[in-house]
Amino acid sequence: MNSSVSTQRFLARTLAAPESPTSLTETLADGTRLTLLDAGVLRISPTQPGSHRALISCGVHGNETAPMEIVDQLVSDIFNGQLKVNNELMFVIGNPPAAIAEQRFVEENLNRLFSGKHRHSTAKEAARAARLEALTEAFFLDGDEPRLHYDLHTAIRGSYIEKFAVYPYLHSRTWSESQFGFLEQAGIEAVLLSNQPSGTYSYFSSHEFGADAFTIELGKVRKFGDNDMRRFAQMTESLRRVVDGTERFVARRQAIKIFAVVEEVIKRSENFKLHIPDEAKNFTEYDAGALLASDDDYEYRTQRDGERFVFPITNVPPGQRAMLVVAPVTDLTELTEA
Ligand SMILES: O=C(O)CCC(=O)N[C@@H](CCC(=O)O)C(=O)O
Ligand SMILES: [Zn+2]
Repeated sequence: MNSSVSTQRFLARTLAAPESPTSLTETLADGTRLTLLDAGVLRISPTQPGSHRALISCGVHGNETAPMEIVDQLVSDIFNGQLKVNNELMFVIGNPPAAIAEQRFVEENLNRLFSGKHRHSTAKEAARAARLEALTEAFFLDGDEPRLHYDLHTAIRGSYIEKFAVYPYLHSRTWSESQFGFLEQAGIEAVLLSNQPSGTYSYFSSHEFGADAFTIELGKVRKFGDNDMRRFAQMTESLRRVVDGTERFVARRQAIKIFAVVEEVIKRSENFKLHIPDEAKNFTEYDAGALLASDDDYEYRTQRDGERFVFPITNVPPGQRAMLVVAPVTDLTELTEA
């Protein structure tokens, strides 16, 4: 493929050459430099450093198309001069071969292979996870601006809360009120506070580089061309402000709901069962005592009224996440003092 980056849309170019490690550089009229570092990895550098260094990723799951269409439009607007770049950026389309196959993944869930977990896998996605880790490290270590990572996803099931974010486990760090504010004005209705490390891309950026990093769920999985992009206008506008440096990151107005992850349900064996209806939506609420999941020597019953499930999935290998259970948090100090 010898066309320059600007002569083909980022997404089309990536899907046309999903595994070709390419390195192309192009400079826009205002001096902004664009470098294609690998299939689906585009670094964009303004002539002057900005207020933040932002990684915006999508397509970590190949069937989650709306986030890829959002990123494709952002990159296209940058190329054609409709969106000025004032922050150091890297755009990532995570799993191009899976996007071409219109599957969540080809051999293994890419979003469980970060933070070195790829070393224990021989799947195609393992090499991609290692490559994305290396490119992400180079990106974040190449400057000292505050680091951001928004990893854009869509969810398999319908949801009583359509747009929500997963806040990776922070260990000893505290949650950012200004990031709650950013997510709130971007149309995100809830944040799930993770309670343990994970192999996700957002946890990797958060834990390894101290980035304000989130997995952001924007709606439901749909095929390319079936997304109503008006539903993503608020998030798209917020990302445009991250790109052009006009985002102000102010504290939330308390509209965004906060949930704590109280249980990460792990599939232990092929006898694992979810005791929820196939069509039940994310954030379905239960009273205490409800049986949600069972396995050989395990069962999860809700511990208190108001618990809800998120991301239920049975067709995962033993040892992987099969569901999150969350509980509403009214006062964050409840958690910090716990
Ligand atoms: O809808 C589902 O079941 C999964 C949607 C999805 O891909 N969610 C992410 C969440 C990652 C995180 O917990 O930060 C995933 O499962 O990888
Ligand atoms: Zn996903």
